Amino acid sequence: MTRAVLGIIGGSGIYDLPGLEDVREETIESPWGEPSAALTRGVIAGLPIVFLPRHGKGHVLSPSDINYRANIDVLKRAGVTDLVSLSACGSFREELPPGIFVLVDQFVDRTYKRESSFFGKGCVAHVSMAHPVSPRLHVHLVAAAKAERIEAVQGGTYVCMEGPQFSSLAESLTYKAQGHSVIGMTNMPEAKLAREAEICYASVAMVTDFDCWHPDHDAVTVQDIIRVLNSNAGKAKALVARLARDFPREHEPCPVGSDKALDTALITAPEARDVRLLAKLDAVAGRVLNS
Ligand SMILES: CSC[C@H]1O[C@H](OP(=O)(O)O)[C@H](O)[C@@H]1O
Ligand SMILES: Nc1ncnc2[nH]cnc12
Repeated sequence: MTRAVLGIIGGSGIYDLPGLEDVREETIESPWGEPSAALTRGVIAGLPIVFLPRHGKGHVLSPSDINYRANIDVLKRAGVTDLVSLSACGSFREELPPGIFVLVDQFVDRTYKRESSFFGKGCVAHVSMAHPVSPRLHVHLVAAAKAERIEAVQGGTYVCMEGPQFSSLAESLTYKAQGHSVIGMTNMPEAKLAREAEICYASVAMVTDFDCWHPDHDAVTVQDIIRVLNSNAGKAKALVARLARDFPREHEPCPVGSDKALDTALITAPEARDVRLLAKLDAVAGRVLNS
């Protein structure tokens, strides 16, 4: 039996998590470098919660500057079993207007300037990303949104662009024509790294704008986004509080194997593995490397 620990990564506009009891800050060192901030630990209705603002306090980190590996590593060290990302995003669909939450189930990774794996020279691993979102976490988010009367759509594809500039009209029209739902700049490689760390992951993509494809809406501006962000953030916090109250206290085995992703992933022969890399993998891959 594994005790469930719920991790929350706050995106743009979400730099704290009110409603936690027994709150304390915890700084955890990572061999992967500096995480975005100290972790905030607390409890909601007895469930341990760990919160991390991905852009740092005061939003000082751009999407390309976030150390996603350090963030996931410290969350793993903090015992997080299930991780929810709260993210602002643009929409490619008329029926997904600003204010709506999309409980995405797929990602397209268009990033190119980020470290996207814990593994590499001296310890190679290939995890499956066929189903990047943990279905149990998704189901709990659907139920929490329903209970809080938050308008949330089940399923959708999140395109992760490098940024920090927003898309050109040609890019926006291309992603729309490809049938994708929303666009943001942060869920990759976060989702990939969570999978490598055997943490169940789900993302709440909170629509702030129509990107730039929409004939009735001008180009995206941060000012416009912030106006929607603030009301989205209030709903997101209510969603998390409900999710936590109703969340199983024991970690539920993941139907798509997120929590056992490394069972079938390592390919480097044990005698050929690099001991320095193995030392850095102590938290992320300790379960399989030490067995
Ligand atoms: C402030 S709008 C652009 C910014 O917002 C999103 O961040 P997050 O996913 O952390 O909410 C988007 O990905 C960009 O980083
Ligand atoms: N239109 C957009 N493109 C990329 N990231 C976003 N975050 C919020 N809106 C966005």
